[in-house]
Amino acid sequence: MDQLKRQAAARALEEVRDGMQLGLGTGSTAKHFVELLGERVAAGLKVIGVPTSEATRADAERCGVKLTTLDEVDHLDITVDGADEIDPELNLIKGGGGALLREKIVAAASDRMIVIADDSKWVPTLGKFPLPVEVIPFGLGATRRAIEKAFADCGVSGQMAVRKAKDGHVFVTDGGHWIVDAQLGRIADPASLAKALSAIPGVVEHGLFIGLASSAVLAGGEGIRVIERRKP
Ligand SMILES: O=C(CO)[C@H](O)[C@H](O)COP(=O)(O)O
Repeated sequence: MDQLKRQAAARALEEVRDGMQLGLGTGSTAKHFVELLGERVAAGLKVIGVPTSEATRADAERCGVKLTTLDEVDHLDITVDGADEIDPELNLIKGGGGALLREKIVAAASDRMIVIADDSKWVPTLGKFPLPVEVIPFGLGATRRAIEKAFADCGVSGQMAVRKAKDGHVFVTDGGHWIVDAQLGRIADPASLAKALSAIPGVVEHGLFIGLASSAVLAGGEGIRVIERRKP
């Protein structure tokens, strides 16, 4: 599996040109991309990156990739990031690693978002992977009730749980927020659900990435598939 992730990362790296400003994703697949990018930088490639998490910042620094912020550059050429699920419209569930907020800000500031994954992430319909919803701890009871109503309005339901870290304490995101993971099973209309969740005051962001990915690079036993998003 790890080999497939690295292959997908290597294929995405072929899109990177000298002088580009890059968004650097988070997770085990994105980490391969950062490492391979670091090798190209050591060989003379000139790029600058915006990391989507403190973990990726540390990886990029270790690999010698120069970093900047979205305050210092006015756009990014390409963001390369992983995903937890990818559907045929290239809608995504992201946030398994807890970095969905910065990932979405960075992807939205990019001309192109290339999603890299092993092909187990390819699904006919989103929802089997628990949907992460990043929330403000204050007023969580009210926010949870509003999320449940949004689910019901969009025809989905399922158990919700506040994410815990490995040490048993509540997982806190890089932005200081919490994550509620929702086991929905099947999300028939992810665009409507995304809109409904975005309208809830205590929700900072959610893991549905609608219309952001330009292409997906999927590595599987039979090779690499590159899928471009259909124009609306
Ligand atoms: O969204 C993410 C982090 O917030 C990751 O991209 C997603 O969880 C996939 O991770 P991995 O490449 O380790 O499977």
